Amino acid sequence: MSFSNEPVVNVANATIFQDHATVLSEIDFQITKGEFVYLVGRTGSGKSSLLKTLYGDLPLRLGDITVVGHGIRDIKSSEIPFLRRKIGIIFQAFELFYDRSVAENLFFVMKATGWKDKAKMKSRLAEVLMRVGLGAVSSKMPHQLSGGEQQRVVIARALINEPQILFADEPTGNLDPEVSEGIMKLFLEINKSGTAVVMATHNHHFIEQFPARVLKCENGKIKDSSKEEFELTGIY
Ligand SMILES: Nc1ncnc2c1ncn2[C@@H]1O[C@H](COP(=O)(O)OP(=O)(O)OP(=O)(O)O)[C@@H](O)[C@H]1O
Repeated sequence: MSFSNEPVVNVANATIFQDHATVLSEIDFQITKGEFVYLVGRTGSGKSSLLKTLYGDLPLRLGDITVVGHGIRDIKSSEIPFLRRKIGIIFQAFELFYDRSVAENLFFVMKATGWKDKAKMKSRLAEVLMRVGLGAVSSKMPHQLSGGEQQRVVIARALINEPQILFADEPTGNLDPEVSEGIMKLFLEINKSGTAVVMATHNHHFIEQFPARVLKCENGKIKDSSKEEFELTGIY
């Protein structure tokens, strides 16, 4: 049972590992419903490793993490699809199927997450594409779309099951500045409607232009702008 005031993410004294190496240790933070959080830090500081742990791609061996009501420590592989249905994941590399149309890419995820009714699938497809500002692209192949449009398709795909939180790992890393800003604004819009967002980014302009809470990976720990002040310069 989940209650509306429960945090969407709760991290308690967790250590993040890659193989046997400790990447981040003694980390504690919570993310509440509808929050927007930037995740920053130098290359190799642990942003992706933390995100992977949160969405169940990297095992949590020390400490406790709960994401949308699922305990991540020792999570069974059979439980991971249920976790993934309540979250959205967006990477820098778009990771679409390039031999399938936009519609087929989205239907693939719907089928994998239990959608069966064709009419409902079609109307959800139209809804999520509209949500990300894409019109008549459903029959197009991904390569017929610009990089920004492809990333919008990926965001639409992540929105299919109305996730409580989006984890985005440098979602604008492959895009030029103008297109990146459009994608950033789309994340803010989605966030305004109540979906929490955690976005790993090297783009400090976003943080200046659209200030929000910042978690900074540094020297194996996490600093939290909601608890302490720290310099944002020199981290990119
Ligand atoms: N698959 C892996 N196996 C072993 N070590 C890894 C693996 N992926 C990352 N690492 C190591 O874990 C540490 C943290 O890397 P991570 O990718 O989480 O950093 P990051 O902050 O996301 O970096 P970037 O900004 O470049 O994406 C680094 O020392 C990296 O070399």
